[in-house]
Amino acid sequence: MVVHGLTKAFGDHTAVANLSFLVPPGSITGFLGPNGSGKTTTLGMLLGLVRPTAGVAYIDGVPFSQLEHPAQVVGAVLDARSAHPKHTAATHLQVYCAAIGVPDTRAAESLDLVGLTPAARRRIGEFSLGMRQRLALATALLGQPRYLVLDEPANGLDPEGMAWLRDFLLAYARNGGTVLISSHILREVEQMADHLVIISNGTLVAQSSMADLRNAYRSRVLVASADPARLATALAAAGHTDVQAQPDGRLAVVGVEPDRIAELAAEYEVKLFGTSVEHVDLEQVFLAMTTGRYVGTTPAYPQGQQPPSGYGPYPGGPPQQYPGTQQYPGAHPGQQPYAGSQPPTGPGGFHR
Ligand SMILES: Nc1ncnc2c1ncn2[C@@H]1O[C@H](COP(=O)(O)OP(=O)(O)OP(=O)(O)O)[C@@H](O)[C@H]1O
Repeated sequence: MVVHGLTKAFGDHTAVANLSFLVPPGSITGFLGPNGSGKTTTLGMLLGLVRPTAGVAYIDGVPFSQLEHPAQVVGAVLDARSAHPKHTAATHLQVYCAAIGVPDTRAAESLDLVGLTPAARRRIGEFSLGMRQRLALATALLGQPRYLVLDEPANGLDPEGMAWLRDFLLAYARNGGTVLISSHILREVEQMADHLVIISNGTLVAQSSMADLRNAYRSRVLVASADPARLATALAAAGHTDVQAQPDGRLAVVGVEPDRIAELAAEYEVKLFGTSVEHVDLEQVFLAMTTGRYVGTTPAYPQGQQPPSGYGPYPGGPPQQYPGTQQYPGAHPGQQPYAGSQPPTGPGGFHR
């Protein structure tokens, strides 16, 4: 699936502006943005339900309207509440089987796939929102599509339902399927997505593989020592060059366990005052990206892409520039957003 220059204006309000992104085949791509950022409108344009003001969207190389058997190419879950409340789950699916030209037997098979067989004869009006989400997914699966487009499918799912959906989509992608799943909560897709497209105010903020994002925002260890320069040398000699001097004199070290740092410090006779591990909360990163309040450099951008102005990875505000801040060779070009710092460890624990 490819979206290029997609734009949608409703009167004088531009809901989606010149949006371009790619959903890698075989991936589960999380389509993230705050409420009202234009996700549903974009998915509507991708699925031929909303006419773009400008731009194009392709599924399997062609616009949706040119797919010969659309239900056998792409299944969509857009509004789980749209099913008729008086219909039973089985009847609902049989109606759709007829509409898309697949055998009736697909209804029972799809119900089984989503674990709804016991509710086949129950009226949809009695279903919980979670059951409706499963039914909507069963409907999307009738044509055995290679692509799934899901708009906030986690709404109404309890944690067990979420875990089930995650496992289902992972298996679907493992079998060669491609998934585009929208959410306004990164945590909902974090454990299944291998690719992310993040929008805010209808424009692209970032697209990246999950691995690159995680790599760009790894946990780090802050080390207070008597001789930071010597400790940096010790680390570099051991091949650890992702080291940055902090304004307060500590070293920020990425990719090395505190115990190993302590070993190297001992070897080089550098006295340690304490270490603390800072973990990155990716949800914070996402919020920082989409609120646009933070300014800074971004390691999350794939090469060749420029971050939009106002974007930056500093949830705590723009990075402070201290005179004399020293950058060690091989260190990261910028700091990263760290949340949930653990208390310093070791004798004489170091405080900012
Ligand atoms: N048919 C419409 N007419 C006018 N404005 C619309 C229409 N559909 C969407 N919008 C507006 O476009 C913007 C984007 O809405 P959209 O539903 O695409 O966002 P979203 O990211 O899916 O949000 P949510 O998570 O709340 O569903 C919003 O400001 C919305 O009010």
